[in-house]
Amino acid sequence: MLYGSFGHFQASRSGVHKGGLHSTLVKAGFVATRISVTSLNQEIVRALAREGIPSVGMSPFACGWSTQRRNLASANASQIIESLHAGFVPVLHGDAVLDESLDCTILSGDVIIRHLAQLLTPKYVVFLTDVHGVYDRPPTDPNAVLLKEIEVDDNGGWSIVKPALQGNRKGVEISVAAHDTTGGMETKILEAAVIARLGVDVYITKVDTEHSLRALKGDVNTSSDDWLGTVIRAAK
Ligand SMILES: Nc1ncnc2c1ncn2[C@@H]1O[C@H](COP(=O)(O)OP(=O)(O)OP(=O)(O)O)[C@@H](O)[C@H]1O
Ligand SMILES: C=C(C)CCOP(=O)(O)O
Repeated sequence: MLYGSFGHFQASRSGVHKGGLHSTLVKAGFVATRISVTSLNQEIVRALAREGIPSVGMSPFACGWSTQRRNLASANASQIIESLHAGFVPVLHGDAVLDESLDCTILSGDVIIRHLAQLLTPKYVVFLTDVHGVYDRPPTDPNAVLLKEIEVDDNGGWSIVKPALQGNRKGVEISVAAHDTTGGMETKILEAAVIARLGVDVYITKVDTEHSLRALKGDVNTSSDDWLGTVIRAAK
């Protein structure tokens, strides 16, 4: 899912992700956040319709989804599943939702896709973002190395399979933008690891590139060097 910064500025400015709906500022931020993300959702549905793809926009908040300390508490997917059976492509988005402890928070699209993967066990999952994949350090650093393959074990521990990194370069360092309310690339990797443990390969790659088209078709071969992206999969 790629929503860029849609919703994040509105949410972070008023602190919607931290809760506190009794405050007029948070309430207004909640509304502004939803206007932003639902507007983008409508644009995406319209763009897909122009290409002849019958998609339907679905908002987690409007579907009654809610959280408990930011973890999904109620997330009935029957409307999504029925829409798929009826031949529609459901398009969801990260949303401002009600939270049982905090009053309200921001539910990330990365958490939503993990929940749907747990329910539907797809062949693979693709995350499209604004960089080529997961790097060993923030890609703003010219020495950052793109990690092509990461394996996740049964305990959730993970190791970098490709490329082979030397000594003190074996970890991943992540930075998160100040306006980001859902944890940025860190959340993406954590949720991708949960999906990979289901036996579902996850591809993280850059939107609007040949690499994204190949990932969307499931045409990814990590042994060839011409695909740019990160594959996260379960250890064999
Ligand atoms: N180690 C890292 N590897 C890859 N990207 C990183 C790393 N550290 C920080 N980043 C930053 O993470 C950003 C992508 O994460 P982000 O959560 O913004 O993804 P998105 O899917 O594009 O946006 P959104 O989730 O808001 O729709 C990149 O712009 C990149 O600069
Ligand atoms: C409402 C917002 C800010 C959506 C956030 O969702 P994400 O960018 O997918 O983590």
